[in-house]
Amino acid sequence: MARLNTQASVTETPAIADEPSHDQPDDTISLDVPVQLLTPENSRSETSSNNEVTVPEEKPAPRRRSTRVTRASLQAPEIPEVTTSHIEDTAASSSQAYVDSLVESKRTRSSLRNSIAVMERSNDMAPSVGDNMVADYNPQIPQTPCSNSSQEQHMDETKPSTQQRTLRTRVTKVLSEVVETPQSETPMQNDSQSPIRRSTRLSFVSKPIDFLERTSALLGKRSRELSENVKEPSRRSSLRPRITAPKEEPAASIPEPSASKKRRVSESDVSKLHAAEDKVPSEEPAAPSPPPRYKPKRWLTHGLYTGQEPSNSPPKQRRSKNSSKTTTTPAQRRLLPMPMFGGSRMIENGRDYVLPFDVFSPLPSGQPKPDEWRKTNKNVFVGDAASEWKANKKLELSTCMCEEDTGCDENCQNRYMFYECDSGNCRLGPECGNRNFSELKHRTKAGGKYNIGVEVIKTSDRGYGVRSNRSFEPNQIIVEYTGEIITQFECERRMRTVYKKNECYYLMYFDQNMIIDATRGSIARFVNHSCEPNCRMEKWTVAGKPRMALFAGDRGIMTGEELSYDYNFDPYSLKNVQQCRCGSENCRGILGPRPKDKDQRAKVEEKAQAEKEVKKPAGKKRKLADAESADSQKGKKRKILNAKSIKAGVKKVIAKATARGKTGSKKTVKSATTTKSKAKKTVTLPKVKAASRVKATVANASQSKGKAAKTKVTATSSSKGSSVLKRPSLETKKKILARAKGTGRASPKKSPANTKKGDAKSPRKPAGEKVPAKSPVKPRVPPSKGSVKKVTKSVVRTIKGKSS
Ligand SMILES: C[S@@+](CC[C@H](N)C(=O)[O-])C[C@H]1O[C@@H](n2cnc3c(N)ncnc32)[C@H](O)[C@@H]1O
Repeated sequence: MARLNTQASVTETPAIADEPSHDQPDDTISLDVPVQLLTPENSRSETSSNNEVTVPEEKPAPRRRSTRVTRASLQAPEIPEVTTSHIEDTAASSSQAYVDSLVESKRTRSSLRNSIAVMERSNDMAPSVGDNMVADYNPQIPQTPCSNSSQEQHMDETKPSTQQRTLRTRVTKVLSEVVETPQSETPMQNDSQSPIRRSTRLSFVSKPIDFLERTSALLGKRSRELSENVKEPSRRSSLRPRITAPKEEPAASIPEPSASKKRRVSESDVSKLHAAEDKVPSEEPAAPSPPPRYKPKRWLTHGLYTGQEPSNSPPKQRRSKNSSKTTTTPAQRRLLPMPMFGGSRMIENGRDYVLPFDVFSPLPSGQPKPDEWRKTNKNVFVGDAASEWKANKKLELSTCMCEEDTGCDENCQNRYMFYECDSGNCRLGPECGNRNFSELKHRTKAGGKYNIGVEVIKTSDRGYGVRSNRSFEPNQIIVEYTGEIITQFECERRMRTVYKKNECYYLMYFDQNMIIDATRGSIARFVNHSCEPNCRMEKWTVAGKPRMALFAGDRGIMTGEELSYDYNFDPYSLKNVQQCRCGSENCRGILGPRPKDKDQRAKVEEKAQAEKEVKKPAGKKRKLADAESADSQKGKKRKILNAKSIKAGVKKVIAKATARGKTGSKKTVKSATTTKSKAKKTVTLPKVKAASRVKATVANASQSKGKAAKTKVTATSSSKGSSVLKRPSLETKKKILARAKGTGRASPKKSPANTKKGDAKSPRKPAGEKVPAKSPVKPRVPPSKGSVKKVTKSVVRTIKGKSS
């Protein structure tokens, strides 16, 4: 509904009186809002009225023009000079008459006829300003757009009558608005019972009121004085609010409104309307017109470069909580760097800029999925494993001593021991940088390709593999290796029965002589071997329980890279030697370590060559070759060590290891010949080996500096494709050991049998668990439980004895 903002007009009136009207066309335009929005219907009448406004007699009322009046039209040359005094005089005289008549009509509560009579009278009295409209008013002429347009055609001939009609149209329009507005807000508006009856008489009644208001607006101060004297409703700044005041309006007195049609208005209605107007205090200050409700313009605070602060560091996630780093370096961005920053990083660090995985996908989606893969993302104890686990569970405790300013960096004792920090063993909280599994948990929970970060792919010659869907920082945790935790006995049983025809095994040493069988397990089981891997497998103790996970190597992982780690595979038997197809420059040729013995190496190479020829006949695909190879091996079942032979071998080895450990010479013990199988088996006995290592370490720590240094050098030089995690410096190690000795803490109690062969950087790295038994051969069979227990115990005792 359009508003009649009389107040605005009044305010502007002096300007009009002082200056020619064409000087302020814009003001006039902007303040005059008496009409409805332009519709196809009313636009025509609007046009006609606009044209008519240019008539000289209309000059004093430029504010009635709609916003569509142009400056040019206002400056039309035919407009005669009309002095402001003339305007005022004429307007005053006519409005005076109107005021009088209206007052009279109000006093007497005159009827509709009175109103009409007043109009006629005023018309006679004030012929010059918009007054002809009343004199010439002919209610017989329908005010339709058509009639208006037809009037336009004869405008030149019938100027006075046209003016009148125009003004009359306006008055009618305004009056209809005036009358309809309050109705729409009265309680009666929803009264569907009362039929809508409209009458054109309403406009006749309201005309004087409206005209008076207009006159008041035109005359400004003078009009106000007049109206004050007579207490006219012409002071109203707006028609709407007063008329809509529902308090005086009996619900039944006002008929239902109609948007399109006029309604019948009774005399009483009109008089009530006037009464309502009168009740409004006449001295009420005109409310300032409300500011236009534009939406405040908002300027973007974020732009293309937001969050792209140049930085040389790769984007980090939770691991960046390392306080020593966070305090010194600026906050890391979370988004990929802009190409220019990526460029600088590439120049400085030699690392390529990589697009997000969903932009650049090196392999098309829809990779063939492995058929028989039952997935589980948690370790599940099967059979006797759980009870055995509990029975043998060692109390493994470690508390880090890290300070907030350093955070749990590479010198963190927990990290060194492969213990994950948590609220129980670390006081740093989120500043701690040693919570890999916790980070992984969050990522897994968040879900999505990026957070999970890995997917299965089909390789050309190694079966399935795993590739990254995102980049990983160096040493960042990638995926956990989970599966069924089974006992040694169960493992053998499965090998003999369920997996006897399998080519791939997903078995890996875990902890306490247990084995993870990832046949039902996580995606990590598909990670292939490489002699130059980009990842490594590590066992950590998390909340007192061992867990294994794949970590990014030193170089980090780029999007789309195939993940691999060194199986450090023990073929167990020559016939189980598998040819390696990792394709790296330093490929050893077989899965597993290169045999040191020359003869054995020659045999292995021969075997690998033979396998190559059998498995890759010209023109034949690997699958077929594999099948053939499998056929050729039918009947030649792998020999699985029985308990007796294992025991015998283990006894031998333990005896050797104990002897060597005492002398402090060799730390690794290998090779056990089984009685039943004539083939020479290479049995790695990690626990025995680890025992020697721990012993040696303790011995070294307690000895002179030079010796310790020597140990370190030896260890470093013997590391091969090993852990990338920076391990504590020699001094830190000594400190830790000294602390352990001094306080008798349980922290270094982690099973010494877990130390990994060749992983000199991390002397406590569990060797047995790190070497996957996943292969088409039997898993490495550790010594029988009793023997291992004995060994472990003796080792622990040795440590304690030394330290005390
Ligand atoms: C744990 S599975 C890895 C997933 C396996 N590719 C699959 O399709 O399920 C280990 C087996 O993958 C194959 N493999 C892994 N790495 C290999 C490599 N570098 N060269 C040849 N074969 C490999 C071997 O058959 C091995 O026994």
